[in-house]
Amino acid sequence: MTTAIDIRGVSRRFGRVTALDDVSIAMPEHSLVGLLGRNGAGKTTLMSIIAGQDRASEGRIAVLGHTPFEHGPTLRQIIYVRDNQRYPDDYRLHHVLRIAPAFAPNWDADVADELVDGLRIPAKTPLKKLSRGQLSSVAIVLGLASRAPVTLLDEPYLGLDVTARSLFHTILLREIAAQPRTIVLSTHLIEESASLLDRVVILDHGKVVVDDETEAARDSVVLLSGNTDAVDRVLSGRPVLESHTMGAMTSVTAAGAADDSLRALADELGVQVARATLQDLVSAHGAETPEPLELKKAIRV
Ligand SMILES: Nc1ncnc2c1ncn2[C@@H]1O[C@H](COP(=O)(O)OP(=O)(O)OP(=O)(O)O)[C@@H](O)[C@H]1O
Repeated sequence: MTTAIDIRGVSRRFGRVTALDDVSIAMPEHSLVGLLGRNGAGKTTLMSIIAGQDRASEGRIAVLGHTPFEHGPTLRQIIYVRDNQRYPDDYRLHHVLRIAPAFAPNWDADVADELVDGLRIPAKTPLKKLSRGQLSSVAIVLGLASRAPVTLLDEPYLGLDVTARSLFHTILLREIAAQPRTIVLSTHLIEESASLLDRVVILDHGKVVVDDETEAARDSVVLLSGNTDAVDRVLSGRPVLESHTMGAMTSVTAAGAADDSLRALADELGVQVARATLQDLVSAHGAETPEPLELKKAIRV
Protein backbone atom coordinates (compact mmCIF):
# COMPACT_ATOMS: atom_id res chain seq x y z
CA MET A 1 0.00 0.00 0.00
CA THR A 2 1.52 3.34 -1.05
CA THR A 3 1.43 6.22 1.40
CA ALA A 4 0.12 9.43 -0.20
CA ILE A 5 0.45 11.71 2.83
CA ASP A 6 3.25 10.92 5.26
CA ILE A 7 3.31 13.00 8.42
CA ARG A 8 6.17 12.39 10.86
CA GLY A 9 6.47 13.99 14.27
CA VAL A 10 4.74 17.20 13.20
CA SER A 11 4.17 19.91 15.80
CA ARG A 12 2.82 23.39 15.16
CA ARG A 13 2.95 26.10 17.77
CA PHE A 14 1.36 29.53 17.61
CA GLY A 15 3.10 31.42 20.41
CA ARG A 16 2.10 29.57 23.54
CA VAL A 17 -0.62 27.51 21.82
CA THR A 18 0.40 24.05 20.66
CA ALA A 19 -2.07 23.33 17.85
CA LEU A 20 -0.37 20.08 16.78
CA ASP A 21 1.72 17.99 19.12
CA ASP A 22 4.04 15.34 17.64
CA VAL A 23 1.56 14.12 15.01
CA SER A 24 2.52 11.08 12.91
CA ILE A 25 0.06 9.67 10.35
CA ALA A 26 0.49 7.66 7.14
CA MET A 27 -2.54 8.19 4.88
CA PRO A 28 -2.75 5.50 2.18
CA GLU A 29 -3.12 6.49 -1.45
CA HIS A 30 -6.71 6.46 -2.76
CA SER A 31 -8.26 6.33 0.69
CA LEU A 32 -10.96 8.62 2.04
CA VAL A 33 -9.81 9.71 5.48
CA GLY A 34 -12.06 11.46 7.99
CA LEU A 35 -10.17 14.01 10.07
CA LEU A 36 -12.29 14.39 13.19
CA GLY A 37 -12.18 15.93 16.64
CA ARG A 38 -13.53 18.74 18.76
CA ASN A 39 -13.35 22.45 18.01
CA GLY A 40 -9.75 23.56 18.27
CA ALA A 41 -8.39 20.00 18.07
CA GLY A 42 -5.98 20.95 15.25
CA LYS A 43 -7.77 19.73 12.10
CA THR A 44 -7.51 22.93 10.03
CA THR A 45 -3.92 23.46 11.16
CA LEU A 46 -3.02 19.97 9.93
CA MET A 47 -4.86 20.44 6.62
CA SER A 48 -3.05 23.75 6.01
CA ILE A 49 0.31 22.03 6.52
CA ILE A 50 -0.65 19.13 4.21
CA ALA A 51 -1.75 21.73 1.63
CA GLY A 52 1.62 23.52 1.84
CA GLN A 53 -0.03 26.71 3.07
CA ASP A 54 1.68 26.54 6.45
CA ARG A 55 4.83 24.98 7.85
CA ALA A 56 5.32 22.72 10.82
CA SER A 57 7.32 24.06 13.77
CA GLU A 58 8.87 20.59 14.00
CA GLY A 59 8.73 17.33 12.08
CA ARG A 60 8.34 16.62 8.38
CA ILE A 61 5.63 15.97 5.89
CA ALA A 62 5.65 14.40 2.44
CA VAL A 63 2.72 14.59 0.02
CA LEU A 64 3.14 12.23 -2.94
CA GLY A 65 6.79 11.96 -1.93
CA HIS A 66 7.65 15.67 -1.61
CA THR A 67 7.51 18.42 0.97
CA PRO A 68 4.57 20.48 -0.32
CA PHE A 69 5.63 23.93 0.99
CA GLU A 70 6.71 26.10 -1.97
CA HIS A 71 7.04 23.03 -4.20
CA GLY A 72 5.02 23.90 -7.33
CA PRO A 73 4.74 20.41 -8.88
CA THR A 74 3.35 19.01 -5.61
CA LEU A 75 1.05 21.97 -4.97
CA ARG A 76 -0.53 21.38 -8.41
CA GLN A 77 -1.52 17.89 -7.23
CA ILE A 78 -3.40 19.28 -4.23
CA ILE A 79 -6.76 21.03 -3.93
CA TYR A 80 -7.60 22.48 -0.52
CA VAL A 81 -11.01 23.94 0.01
CA ARG A 82 -11.65 25.42 3.41
CA ASP A 83 -14.69 26.66 5.23
CA ASN A 84 -13.66 30.33 5.08
CA GLN A 85 -12.43 30.48 1.47
CA ARG A 86 -12.10 34.14 0.42
CA TYR A 87 -12.62 35.57 -3.09
CA PRO A 88 -11.93 39.03 -4.55
CA ASP A 89 -14.84 41.44 -3.95
CA ASP A 90 -16.20 41.54 -7.50
CA TYR A 91 -15.92 37.80 -8.15
CA ARG A 92 -18.91 35.82 -9.42
CA LEU A 93 -19.13 32.11 -10.09
CA HIS A 94 -17.95 32.37 -13.71
CA HIS A 95 -14.70 34.05 -12.59
CA VAL A 96 -13.88 31.09 -10.37
CA LEU A 97 -14.84 28.55 -13.03
CA ARG A 98 -12.68 30.33 -15.60
CA ILE A 99 -9.59 30.52 -13.37
CA ALA A 100 -9.83 27.08 -11.71
CA PRO A 101 -8.49 25.00 -14.64
CA ALA A 102 -5.24 27.02 -14.56
CA PHE A 103 -4.59 25.71 -11.04
CA ALA A 104 -6.10 22.26 -11.52
CA PRO A 105 -4.55 20.33 -14.43
CA ASN A 106 -7.26 17.60 -14.23
CA TRP A 107 -10.19 20.07 -14.13
CA ASP A 108 -13.41 18.46 -15.40
CA ALA A 109 -15.87 21.09 -16.68
CA ASP A 110 -18.74 18.57 -16.97
CA VAL A 111 -18.48 17.67 -13.29
CA ALA A 112 -18.38 21.39 -12.44
CA ASP A 113 -21.50 22.10 -14.54
CA GLU A 114 -23.38 19.18 -13.05
CA LEU A 115 -22.60 20.36 -9.51
CA VAL A 116 -23.40 24.01 -10.25
CA ASP A 117 -26.83 22.97 -11.54
CA GLY A 118 -27.55 20.37 -8.88
CA LEU A 119 -26.44 22.61 -6.01
CA ARG A 120 -28.35 25.56 -7.53
CA ILE A 121 -25.50 28.04 -7.24
CA PRO A 122 -26.63 31.48 -8.51
CA ALA A 123 -24.46 32.56 -11.42
CA LYS A 124 -24.97 36.33 -11.26
CA THR A 125 -24.70 37.03 -7.52
CA PRO A 126 -21.27 38.27 -6.32
CA LEU A 127 -19.66 35.47 -4.28
CA LYS A 128 -19.39 37.70 -1.23
CA LYS A 129 -23.21 37.93 -1.18
CA LEU A 130 -23.81 34.16 -1.34
CA SER A 131 -25.38 32.37 1.60
CA ARG A 132 -23.27 30.12 3.84
CA GLY A 133 -24.56 26.98 2.10
CA GLN A 134 -24.04 28.46 -1.38
CA LEU A 135 -20.43 29.27 -0.50
CA SER A 136 -19.96 25.67 0.65
CA SER A 137 -21.40 24.60 -2.70
CA VAL A 138 -18.80 26.67 -4.59
CA ALA A 139 -16.09 25.00 -2.50
CA ILE A 140 -17.51 21.56 -3.35
CA VAL A 141 -17.44 22.37 -7.07
CA LEU A 142 -13.77 23.33 -6.77
CA GLY A 143 -12.97 20.32 -4.61
CA LEU A 144 -14.54 17.67 -6.83
CA ALA A 145 -14.18 19.13 -10.36
CA SER A 146 -10.43 19.66 -9.77
CA ARG A 147 -9.97 15.88 -9.69
CA ALA A 148 -6.77 16.52 -7.75
CA PRO A 149 -4.82 13.43 -6.61
CA VAL A 150 -4.88 14.91 -3.10
CA THR A 151 -8.20 16.54 -2.21
CA LEU A 152 -8.56 18.29 1.15
CA LEU A 153 -12.12 19.21 2.15
CA ASP A 154 -12.36 21.23 5.36
CA GLU A 155 -15.97 21.33 6.64
CA PRO A 156 -17.57 20.93 3.19
CA TYR A 157 -21.08 20.61 4.70
CA LEU A 158 -21.36 23.99 6.45
CA GLY A 159 -24.85 25.35 5.80
CA LEU A 160 -25.67 22.79 3.09
CA ASP A 161 -29.29 21.62 2.87
CA VAL A 162 -30.11 17.92 2.98
CA THR A 163 -30.58 17.59 -0.81
CA ALA A 164 -27.24 19.27 -1.46
CA ARG A 165 -25.49 16.98 1.05
CA SER A 166 -26.97 13.93 -0.62
CA LEU A 167 -25.91 15.15 -4.09
CA PHE A 168 -22.39 15.83 -2.76
CA HIS A 169 -22.15 12.25 -1.44
CA THR A 170 -23.44 10.74 -4.68
CA ILE A 171 -21.04 12.67 -6.89
CA LEU A 172 -18.13 12.19 -4.47
CA LEU A 173 -18.54 8.39 -4.61
CA ARG A 174 -18.99 8.39 -8.37
CA GLU A 175 -15.93 10.65 -8.80
CA ILE A 176 -13.72 8.44 -6.60
CA ALA A 177 -14.74 5.42 -8.68
CA ALA A 178 -14.07 7.30 -11.95
CA GLN A 179 -10.75 8.76 -10.81
CA PRO A 180 -9.35 7.43 -7.54
CA ARG A 181 -7.75 10.06 -5.34
CA THR A 182 -6.68 10.54 -1.73
CA ILE A 183 -9.28 12.56 0.12
CA VAL A 184 -9.08 14.07 3.60
CA LEU A 185 -12.44 15.28 4.86
CA SER A 186 -12.90 17.20 8.08
CA THR A 187 -16.41 17.51 9.46
CA HIS A 188 -18.53 17.70 12.60
CA LEU A 189 -21.45 15.97 10.78
CA ILE A 190 -19.92 12.65 11.71
CA GLU A 191 -22.74 10.17 11.22
CA GLU A 192 -23.59 11.64 7.86
CA SER A 193 -20.14 11.03 6.49
CA ALA A 194 -19.35 7.83 8.45
CA SER A 195 -20.31 5.43 5.65
CA LEU A 196 -17.99 7.24 3.21
CA LEU A 197 -14.84 7.00 5.29
CA ASP A 198 -12.25 4.25 4.80
CA ARG A 199 -10.18 5.51 7.72
CA VAL A 200 -10.53 7.91 10.59
CA VAL A 201 -8.01 10.08 12.34
CA ILE A 202 -9.23 11.66 15.56
CA LEU A 203 -7.28 14.57 17.01
CA ASP A 204 -7.64 15.85 20.55
CA HIS A 205 -5.61 18.76 21.94
CA GLY A 206 -3.38 18.49 18.85
CA LYS A 207 -2.54 14.82 19.38
CA VAL A 208 -3.61 11.78 17.38
CA VAL A 209 -5.85 9.66 19.60
CA VAL A 210 -7.24 7.33 16.88
CA ASP A 211 -5.77 6.43 13.48
CA ASP A 212 -7.36 3.32 12.02
CA GLU A 213 -9.77 1.86 9.50
CA THR A 214 -13.27 3.10 10.33
CA GLU A 215 -14.80 -0.23 11.36
CA ALA A 216 -11.77 -1.23 13.44
CA ALA A 217 -11.83 2.17 15.14
CA ARG A 218 -15.48 1.68 16.10
CA ASP A 219 -14.58 -1.68 17.63
CA SER A 220 -11.78 -0.16 19.72
CA VAL A 221 -14.34 0.90 22.34
CA VAL A 222 -17.50 -0.57 23.81
CA LEU A 223 -20.70 1.00 25.16
CA LEU A 224 -22.11 -0.36 28.42
CA SER A 225 -25.26 0.74 30.18
CA GLY A 226 -27.17 -0.43 33.23
CA ASN A 227 -27.05 -0.32 37.00
CA THR A 228 -23.91 1.57 38.09
CA ASP A 229 -22.62 -1.24 40.32
CA ALA A 230 -23.17 -3.82 37.59
CA VAL A 231 -21.51 -1.64 34.93
CA ASP A 232 -18.54 -1.15 37.26
CA ARG A 233 -18.20 -4.92 37.68
CA VAL A 234 -18.39 -5.55 33.93
CA LEU A 235 -15.73 -2.90 33.33
CA SER A 236 -13.29 -4.89 35.50
CA GLY A 237 -10.83 -2.02 35.48
CA ARG A 238 -11.07 -1.08 31.76
CA PRO A 239 -10.31 2.60 31.19
CA VAL A 240 -13.50 4.67 30.84
CA LEU A 241 -13.40 7.44 28.23
CA GLU A 242 -16.84 8.93 28.82
CA SER A 243 -19.56 8.26 31.38
CA HIS A 244 -23.03 9.56 32.25
CA THR A 245 -24.79 8.69 35.49
CA MET A 246 -28.41 9.39 36.26
CA GLY A 247 -29.70 8.08 39.57
CA ALA A 248 -28.64 4.45 39.87
CA MET A 249 -28.04 4.04 36.13
CA THR A 250 -24.81 4.62 34.25
CA SER A 251 -23.76 4.49 30.61
CA VAL A 252 -20.08 4.44 29.71
CA THR A 253 -17.84 4.31 26.68
CA ALA A 254 -14.89 2.14 27.66
CA ALA A 255 -11.63 1.34 25.90
CA GLY A 256 -11.13 -2.12 24.39
CA ALA A 257 -13.18 -4.50 22.27
CA ALA A 258 -16.29 -6.30 23.48
CA ASP A 259 -14.84 -9.80 23.95
CA ASP A 260 -16.72 -12.98 24.93
CA SER A 261 -15.93 -12.74 28.64
CA LEU A 262 -17.22 -9.15 28.81
CA ARG A 263 -20.41 -10.15 26.99
CA ALA A 264 -20.96 -13.15 29.27
CA LEU A 265 -20.53 -11.09 32.45
CA ALA A 266 -22.72 -8.29 31.08
CA ASP A 267 -25.42 -10.82 30.23
CA GLU A 268 -25.26 -12.29 33.73
CA LEU A 269 -25.51 -8.86 35.40
CA GLY A 270 -28.14 -7.38 33.07
CA VAL A 271 -25.82 -4.79 31.52
CA GLN A 272 -26.48 -3.74 27.91
CA VAL A 273 -23.54 -3.97 25.50
CA ALA A 274 -23.64 -1.93 22.28
CA ARG A 275 -21.32 -1.15 19.39
CA ALA A 276 -20.10 2.44 19.23
CA THR A 277 -21.09 4.63 16.32
CA LEU A 278 -18.37 6.83 14.90
CA GLN A 279 -20.00 9.74 16.69
CA ASP A 280 -19.81 7.87 20.02
CA LEU A 281 -16.12 7.27 19.38
CA VAL A 282 -15.34 10.91 18.58
CA SER A 283 -17.39 12.13 21.52
CA ALA A 284 -15.65 9.74 23.91
CA HIS A 285 -12.17 10.76 22.79
CA GLY A 286 -13.05 14.43 23.18
CA ALA A 287 -14.59 14.02 26.64
CA GLU A 288 -12.91 15.18 29.83
CA THR A 289 -11.60 12.28 31.92
CA PRO A 290 -14.61 11.05 33.90
CA GLU A 291 -14.62 10.44 37.63
CA PRO A 292 -14.19 6.76 38.50
CA LEU A 293 -17.55 5.01 38.97
CA GLU A 294 -16.41 4.09 42.49
CA LEU A 295 -16.39 7.80 43.33
CA LYS A 296 -19.82 8.32 41.75
CA LYS A 297 -21.18 5.49 43.86
CA ALA A 298 -19.61 7.00 46.98
CA ILE A 299 -21.14 10.42 46.24
CA ARG A 300 -24.55 8.80 45.78
CA VAL A 301 -24.26 7.10 49.19
N1 LIG B 1 -2.92 31.61 13.50
C1 LIG B 1 -3.17 31.19 14.73
N2 LIG B 1 -2.74 31.89 15.81
C2 LIG B 1 -2.96 31.45 17.07
N3 LIG B 1 -3.63 30.31 17.36
C3 LIG B 1 -4.07 29.58 16.34
C4 LIG B 1 -3.88 29.98 14.98
N4 LIG B 1 -4.45 29.03 14.17
C5 LIG B 1 -4.98 28.10 15.00
N5 LIG B 1 -4.76 28.43 16.29
C6 LIG B 1 -5.15 27.64 17.48
O1 LIG B 1 -4.74 26.31 17.24
C7 LIG B 1 -5.70 25.40 17.76
C8 LIG B 1 -6.17 24.47 16.63
O2 LIG B 1 -6.96 25.23 15.72
P1 LIG B 1 -7.61 24.58 14.43
O3 LIG B 1 -8.24 25.68 13.66
O4 LIG B 1 -6.59 23.75 13.74
O5 LIG B 1 -8.73 23.63 15.07
P2 LIG B 1 -9.88 22.79 14.36
O6 LIG B 1 -9.75 21.39 14.85
O7 LIG B 1 -9.85 22.99 12.89
O8 LIG B 1 -11.19 23.45 14.99
P3 LIG B 1 -12.70 23.63 14.42
O9 LIG B 1 -13.33 22.27 14.46
O10 LIG B 1 -13.30 24.54 15.44
O11 LIG B 1 -12.59 24.22 13.06
C9 LIG B 1 -6.81 26.23 18.37
O12 LIG B 1 -6.55 26.34 19.76
C10 LIG B 1 -6.66 27.57 17.68
O13 LIG B 1 -7.13 28.61 18.50
